[in-house]
Amino acid sequence: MACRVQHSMQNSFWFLSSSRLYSTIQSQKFQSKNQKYFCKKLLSSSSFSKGVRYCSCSATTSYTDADINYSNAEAFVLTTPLYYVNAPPHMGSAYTTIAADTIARFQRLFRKKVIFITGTDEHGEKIASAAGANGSSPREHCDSVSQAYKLLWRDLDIAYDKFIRTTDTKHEALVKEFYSKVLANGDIYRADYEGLYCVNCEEYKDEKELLENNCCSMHLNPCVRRKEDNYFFALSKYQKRLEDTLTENPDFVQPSYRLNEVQGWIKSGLRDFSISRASVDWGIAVPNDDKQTIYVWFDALLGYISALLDDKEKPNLQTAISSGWPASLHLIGKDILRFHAVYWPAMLMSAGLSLPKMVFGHGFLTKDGLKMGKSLGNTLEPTDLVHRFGSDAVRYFFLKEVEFGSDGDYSEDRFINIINAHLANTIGNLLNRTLGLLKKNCQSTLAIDSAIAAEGNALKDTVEILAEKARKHYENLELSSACEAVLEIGNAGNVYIDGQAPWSLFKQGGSAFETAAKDLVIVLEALRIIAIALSPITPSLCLRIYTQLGYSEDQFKAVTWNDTKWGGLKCGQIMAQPNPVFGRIELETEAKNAGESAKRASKKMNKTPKTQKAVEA
Ligand SMILES: Nc1ncnc2c1ncn2[C@@H]1O[C@H](COP(=O)(O)OP(=O)(O)OP(=O)(O)O)[C@@H](O)[C@H]1O
Ligand SMILES: [Zn+2]
Repeated sequence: MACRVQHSMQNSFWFLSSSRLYSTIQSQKFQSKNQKYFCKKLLSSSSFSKGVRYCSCSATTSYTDADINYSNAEAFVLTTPLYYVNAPPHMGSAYTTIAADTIARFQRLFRKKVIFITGTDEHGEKIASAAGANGSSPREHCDSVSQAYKLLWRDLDIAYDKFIRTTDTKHEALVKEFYSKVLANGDIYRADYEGLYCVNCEEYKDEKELLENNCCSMHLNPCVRRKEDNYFFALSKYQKRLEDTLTENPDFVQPSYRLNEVQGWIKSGLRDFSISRASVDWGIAVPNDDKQTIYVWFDALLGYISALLDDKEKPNLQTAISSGWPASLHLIGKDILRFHAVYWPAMLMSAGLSLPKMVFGHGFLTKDGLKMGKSLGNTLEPTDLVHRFGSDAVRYFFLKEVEFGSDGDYSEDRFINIINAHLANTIGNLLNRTLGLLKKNCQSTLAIDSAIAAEGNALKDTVEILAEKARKHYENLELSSACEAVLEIGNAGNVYIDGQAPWSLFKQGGSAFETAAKDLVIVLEALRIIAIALSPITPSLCLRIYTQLGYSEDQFKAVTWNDTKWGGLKCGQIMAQPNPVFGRIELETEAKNAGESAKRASKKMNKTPKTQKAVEA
């Protein structure tokens, strides 16, 4: 993917209240047998096909070239939520998608077939009223907001494979077929219902869960009392099966502490829920009753399956299922855990379809302690951040600073400090000064193979251990720790070069000169490994590092995780001219640029949409 964003970015303010220590949870996570089973399950559905010996919880397991099976047999299918188009995307929507893209890129490094699904959820009352408020038709409104998501994903280097819109014809066909299957199974009936409804959640609420004045605890708006004659899904019939499923597969819900919450909901008794609306026109008509439309959640969840269909294929469940279902991983925010871990499995059981292998509910990006969201309007604008700091900075910051699973608050000061310290200094500057020395003393050419240069060298061992650590963290979805492990390689490289001081060895000449030339090769090899190991998180930056090391873009695209092994750089390889790969964010320049960039960003959002192909490139 070509680099589109400038890296001499400037500054901003956010900050993260680091919450629970995810690493503690993760170490507990791997103590139980069941959880080992889970790792086996996830890995066998992902990068490896040989089962538990690759499980990243067996800390002593290391793997060799021959162990890796670059199998294409089973796809790794992962999904983000289909974002509700009541308003344009914000940093919260971007957060899930960046994490999913990172996981997809990591899986692709094992030459696994990956199907990364994202998209937009476009039906329902809230969409109809958002369109009305804009003076546009629901269709026009959906087209425009859905396009804003695609543009943002392009800006953030999100390489999705499928983008599903719930207004796509193929989706509608599948929802109707699914509804008919559930009906045929005797799980849909008609009844009157009266309850308190939160339009922002698009959900009837249990009065016990509400705040004063019947306010929704997440959206803080009063719920409205509604009475309707609806079709209901017999969720209560699935209580026992759901309980058993979670007992048998405790890792179905991740992180593990979210499982208790889900089990609590189920234990408190599952109530049937209404799956149609008589008062909403903007939706898929209920088969055989066009006076009602299908409830937006019953419709949207099916998007994970309809996305698997190619546009040219006849839209039916069987074809879609055979194209990659069940999903390996649903990545969602904890706000929609109930829909994914209770409603969705029960719906799939009713239709006789397999359950996804895992649902991971991450935490919230918050503002003043409240979930950042479209309905509350307390959002951070990701396009603005990307224009000011570049996609790599945005991707790295949120994945590094928010433990995946926990909540995190944002500060622009923290953003600037982290990005300058980690990407500009530890990694960017290490590369730049090493290449500068190589140019001055060795005509930018490597004097020795990196494998020979590092014989008996402790840095080589450190780098290999850290790269392996990063791999395990990626597999466990510990994305912040994966960043940390790669950053440690950079730190070790800096300590090494400072300790060896090749600049003075070069001046001494003779064997000292040779040692210095060797040291540069060693440090550049460490940087090559960084460029691969960090590529799922900062793909554009890593491409720039790789090309500075004398490789082509095609060579970068062809790397696999296996290339993180020491020894890639060979004698005679010519490095590119040193050119900073990541400029420091300077506060004064940034202050000037911030306003300009915000204008540019808002203009861009209003531009005529590019073709689908361009957006997906
Ligand atoms: N503050 C946030 N932090 C982390 N993820 C978020 C945040 N807000 C939204 N998301 C992501 O978007 C999903 C919800 O999508 P949705 O389109 O409903 O956005 P929303 O902004 O939460 O909407 P609303 O504010 O109307 O509830 C979450 O499950 C999560 O994946
Ligand atoms: Zn609500």
